[in-house]
Amino acid sequence: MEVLFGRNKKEQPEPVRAKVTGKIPTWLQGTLLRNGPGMHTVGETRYNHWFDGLALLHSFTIRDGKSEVYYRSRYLRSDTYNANMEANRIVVSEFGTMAYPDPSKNIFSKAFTYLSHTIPDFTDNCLINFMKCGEDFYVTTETNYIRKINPHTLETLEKVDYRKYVAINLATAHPHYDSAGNVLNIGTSIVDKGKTKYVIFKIPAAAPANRTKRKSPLQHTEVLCSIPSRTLLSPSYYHSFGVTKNYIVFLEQPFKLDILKMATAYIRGVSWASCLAFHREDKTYIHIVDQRTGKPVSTKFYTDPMVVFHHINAYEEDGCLLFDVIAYEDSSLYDCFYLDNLKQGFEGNSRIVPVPTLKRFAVPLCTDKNAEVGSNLIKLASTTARALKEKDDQVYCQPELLCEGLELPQINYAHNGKQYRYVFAFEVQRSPIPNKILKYDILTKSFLRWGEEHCWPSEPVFVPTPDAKEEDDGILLSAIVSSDPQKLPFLLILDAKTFAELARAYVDVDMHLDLHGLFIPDTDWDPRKQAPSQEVQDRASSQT
Ligand SMILES: CC1=C(/C=C/C(C)=C/C=C/C(C)=C/C=O)C(C)(C)CCC1
Ligand SMILES: [Fe+2]
Repeated sequence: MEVLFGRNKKEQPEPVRAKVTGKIPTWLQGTLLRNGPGMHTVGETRYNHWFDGLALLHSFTIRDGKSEVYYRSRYLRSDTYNANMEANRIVVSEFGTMAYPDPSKNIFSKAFTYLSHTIPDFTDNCLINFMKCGEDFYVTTETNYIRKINPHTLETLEKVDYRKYVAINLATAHPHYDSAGNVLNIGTSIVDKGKTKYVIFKIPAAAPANRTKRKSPLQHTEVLCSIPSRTLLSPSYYHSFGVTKNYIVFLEQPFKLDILKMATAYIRGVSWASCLAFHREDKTYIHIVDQRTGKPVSTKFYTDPMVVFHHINAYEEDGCLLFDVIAYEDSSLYDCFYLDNLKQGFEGNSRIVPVPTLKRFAVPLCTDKNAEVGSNLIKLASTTARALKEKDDQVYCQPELLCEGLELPQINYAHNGKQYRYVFAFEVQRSPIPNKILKYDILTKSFLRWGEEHCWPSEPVFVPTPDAKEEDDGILLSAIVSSDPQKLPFLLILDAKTFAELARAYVDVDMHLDLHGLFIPDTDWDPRKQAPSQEVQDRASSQT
């Protein structure tokens, strides 16, 4: 456990060349970026939860079709990281750890510090994912902050506060992209002008050119739709959402943030995580937003209480919208990731890990006002999911259960929002950390698996072949960490169609287990097109 989770990892900012075995396809050229927690203690202090760890970015660069692979890793120099390092202890609160800037000397200054933190400034420890925004790359977490990075060197660039561009306090770490490369995301605006709402926003792929200053696309962020939260002081927590060509799917689930608890968390000495609660007596509301009009579909769709972290995909078929998610019966997944619980799991006293279930939901896009109460509005042959008409324009959605035991789903993103067949993911067995990569074929309900003893794979990322004809024409990339000290970590390259192993790139480094990643093909990244940092832009504009 210590090797995999607890121990702080050493960064490797200078590229190291990997030892490649097997044959890397010559077309595969680019960089796999991955993000996740790498440091869990600072000085004498330690974080409580695995999601609290300081962001450690790492990358595998596959070069020139010559089977050359270079690895590097670098801690994100977030304001959080810098403040912690300067104090030599944890001074910024994270998901599962409340921290205090100053272990105050006297009661009055302590009270003052508490009061000034009633509305907290959240962390910029962006440890979850990456976002491509025009020519720029950012790392993401779930607060109002993102950090620009140099995807080539992994250096930290400016801190961006979403609130400068759109009124949100939280945003997902899982943005979507449309075919033009515009970013779509959703955030929560908490008690702003007396209202709490979910805000769907769009960042254009490119900002209109300006002669004096190259503006960031973020400055052109537009709000597509705002959905009022059902309650002012307890908005839902969500980790991702779904999109189709014309619609957005947002689940207002009964896993909620208690804003009053959050406002007093600092004074009570409890973490943000303790302000989240699952309400098993509530429903899950399904919001469908028409991207063309920016308006939610008026029918009130709902389903049983559940907790979803990852949406897999969504698509339209014959007047219906179908969406696939990984659902849990409650919110206990996040509890498994307390470092003490992870430790116990590895020592064999594992609490039962909740079972993730792949569920397919179907909602009718136009509901027949004359349909009888109790009738099923889904007439598709492709699914057993049902949408049952109830009184008062309400529709109860009953999902089709596709399979169980997978998490961190990935698809061929060219099929995002469209009909699709394959899910690439982790296999989740009894331990919180799964040990196989799998491919699930939704059509035949069959699996392909890759696993090896002591090998802990990361989320598999799909890269299509340049001339791909079929959905699974491509390769999968996964960073593999070994719990056997004799075995080096490596980048695994699998044929996504057959799961045949194509190559490994071993690196003699201290690699961490991570969360999410992004592959940047060389054709997508031109260092000369990188936007200058805000500082350089500001200098340039002050000279004009
Ligand atoms: C700091 C902070 C938060 C952080 C949440 C995080 C960091 C969640 C990570 C989730 C992951 C990694 C899920 C994987 O499936 C909240 C709760 C939004 C509330 C406000 C402050
Ligand atoms: Fe995620």
